[in-house]
Amino acid sequence: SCEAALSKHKDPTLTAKALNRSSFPPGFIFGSAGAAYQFEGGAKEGGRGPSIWDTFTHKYPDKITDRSNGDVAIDSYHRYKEDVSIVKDMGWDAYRFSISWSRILPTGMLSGGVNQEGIKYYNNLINELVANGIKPFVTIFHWDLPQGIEDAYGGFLSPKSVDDFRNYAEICFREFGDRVKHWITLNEPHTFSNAGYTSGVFAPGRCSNHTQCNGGNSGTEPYLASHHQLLAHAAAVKVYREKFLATQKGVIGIALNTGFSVPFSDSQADKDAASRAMDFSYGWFLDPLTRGQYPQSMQSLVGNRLPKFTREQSKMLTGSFDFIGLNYYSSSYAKAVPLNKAGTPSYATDSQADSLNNRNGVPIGPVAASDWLYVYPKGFRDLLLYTKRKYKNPLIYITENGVDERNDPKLSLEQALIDKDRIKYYDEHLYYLQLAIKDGVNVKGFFAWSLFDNFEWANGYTVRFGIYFVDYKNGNKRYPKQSAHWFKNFLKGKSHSSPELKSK
Ligand SMILES: OC[C@@H]1[C@@H](O)[C@H](O)[C@@H](O)c2nnnn21
Repeated sequence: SCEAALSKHKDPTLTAKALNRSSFPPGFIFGSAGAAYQFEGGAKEGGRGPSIWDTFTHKYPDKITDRSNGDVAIDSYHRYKEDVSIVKDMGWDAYRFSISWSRILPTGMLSGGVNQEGIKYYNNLINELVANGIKPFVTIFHWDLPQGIEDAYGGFLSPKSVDDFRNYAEICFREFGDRVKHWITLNEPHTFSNAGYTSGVFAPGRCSNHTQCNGGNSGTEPYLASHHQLLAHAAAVKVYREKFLATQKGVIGIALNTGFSVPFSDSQADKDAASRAMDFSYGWFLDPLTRGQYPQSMQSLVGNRLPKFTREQSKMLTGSFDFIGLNYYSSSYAKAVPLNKAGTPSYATDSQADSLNNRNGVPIGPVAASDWLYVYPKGFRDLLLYTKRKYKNPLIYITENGVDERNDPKLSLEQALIDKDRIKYYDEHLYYLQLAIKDGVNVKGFFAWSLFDNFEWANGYTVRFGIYFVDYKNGNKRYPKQSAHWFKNFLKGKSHSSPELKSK
């Protein structure tokens, strides 16, 4: 058995058994994921207004590795029927996608009018999914904030964003809620705040270093952006529960991301640093969602730069989810570092915990194409057990998990479809996921990121996360990689492992 084999090996991944759907509880949902700005294209079609990612990629092309953008992306705006047929053919139960806020409200605000062509596009996509027996999991906000909102009042830096997001979410519930029963308000508020306002490597590209960024303050703006995202999330959940739940009977949650922070050494200082690192990346959101307050470590280390919730807001936030979406890719070591009092305050250093990918020259795991993605499957189970213990075992959907390879133009199409490392990655992560479920973690679904290669934000098209290859040089034609065949067998309940895994 797996357990017996485990006892023999230090690293259980050496004995990761090839799994299949029957290794998971009955009714467990398997899906694949994407997002509007990364998939759709049609950036100026169908009445869509500009988002901050349209602005960011066109105004600062040097911030994107290959100076590319999502104007066309993989053209799902025109090819959604083909995409849905691929989802169906693979045997996924569900498909996670996001709605482009500026396709529904071109300026982001009700005052700018509702774009009926946008409503029509998403009705067509949702109807296509439902007609094929596939559950739509819909993300309302996946970073593509309408430029109109950014221009009007600085987007999520302002409390005005709360009302506009709630109004937008209410349109989504009213127009699509008869068929959409799984709602995700926000995708990764942590990444949006950190990459958008601490380092400035993502839209809207703000940070303290004004030679690299178009303004900003890495010590205050990340906290404001997260504060208003949390309030916007809670306002949307309140509207859903008050106006739509009784008739639509869906569930609503939020997708959070974090790695698991492994103490760099056995010292108490590094163990405490790992705990702070988890607070600053995960507790930043889960503490307000479960008890209406930011983590104590953040309150004491960030001080008056950390916004405060009113009593009313704390109440609205506490329990404002039916499930937690969790995006897991990678983990890192946490090492205690004393605060450099001379430095300008920044979210990046407030936790006094450095996040390191290797210890004494040994990486925590093999690195993928993205420089932040170190493969550490054990961290998946550790993070799930941490969540169970610390946050009272909430219902969880794994809303993203995946790995990338370089986009190597020298490869032939045939070579480009060979992705054994992705098969190994999924075999190992699904192995640890079913162990966590056996440990009693309340996980009900898993979404692979991503179904297709797509626009990977600041990396543009230079890395590929897809289970399906997209031939950017030939009309964005879709081709199944080896991992697509592996997953198809997995979903059909056949055990199928790539030869290397057996040879361990
Ligand atoms: O980087 C790969 C993917 C992105 O493409 C998704 O848009 C984002 O939700 C995410 N979070 N962590 N990893 N990812």
